[in-house]
Amino acid sequence: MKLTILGCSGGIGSGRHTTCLKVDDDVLIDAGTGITTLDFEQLLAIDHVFLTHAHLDHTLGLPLLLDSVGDLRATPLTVHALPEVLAVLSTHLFNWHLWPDFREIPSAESPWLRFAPLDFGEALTLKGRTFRPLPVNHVVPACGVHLATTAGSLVFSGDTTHSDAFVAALNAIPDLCHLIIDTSFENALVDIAQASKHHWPDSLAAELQALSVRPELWITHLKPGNEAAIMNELRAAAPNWGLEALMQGQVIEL
Ligand SMILES: Nc1ncnc2c1ncn2[C@@H]1O[C@@H]2COP(=O)(O)O[C@H]2[C@H]1O
Repeated sequence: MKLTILGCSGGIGSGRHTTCLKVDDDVLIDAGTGITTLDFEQLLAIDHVFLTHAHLDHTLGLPLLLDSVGDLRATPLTVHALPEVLAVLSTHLFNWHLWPDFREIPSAESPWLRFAPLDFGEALTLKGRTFRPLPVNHVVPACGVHLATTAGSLVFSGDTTHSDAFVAALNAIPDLCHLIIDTSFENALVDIAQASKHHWPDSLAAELQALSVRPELWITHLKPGNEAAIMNELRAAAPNWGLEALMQGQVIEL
């Protein structure tokens, strides 16, 4: 399994892209502005999109992707997400007002887009890669993703702040090789981190103390301009972890 980081920033500007991770050639986890780094052939190869939550910085590429390649696809693009997330997309995005409902285009019988609810406790296996939603703690319904392969596991937290349930889920994955986890704000911005339910360095450091597994640790969703300060505070708060900032363009192989 090859995970390519198309975007992993908490914002945009000076080449930064928001969250979009590509699994091999055919699956995306989230569809933020990182999707715009793909060429047309690569866009056409995407058959599945797994969404962690409905926030725009994780979904705005989806309607554009469908409009760009929908007519060339032989099968519908399938969006996998929590039922609550799909309900938000139905009501607020693919509603004929903000964007056409591609679940009915060109016809409801043969559409370009299909929604596939995936709830907690369920798993989806696509060509030997298993995707499982994990509980997290964000301002809107959201999940992390456990990506399991025969070579080991990777977890992507999506957007989250402290969650006992997430820690328990991580500790139950003995073959966890990589953990990609949110730390969006520096410690001085604890108020906005709490209001928007993201980690800040001190909260992540506390969370790490409860981990009984020892994955490689990658920090994602750093807010633009604050990346170095957040990483410096994290390294000071969690000196026993060799944590690194996840980088756009990076490839993680399992
Ligand atoms: N009170 C708030 N609640 C949620 N998000 C907020 C708030 N104030 C500012 N924000 C910003 O809005 C952003 C929405 O997307 P993010 O969760 O990536 O990060 C959030 C914050 O940067």
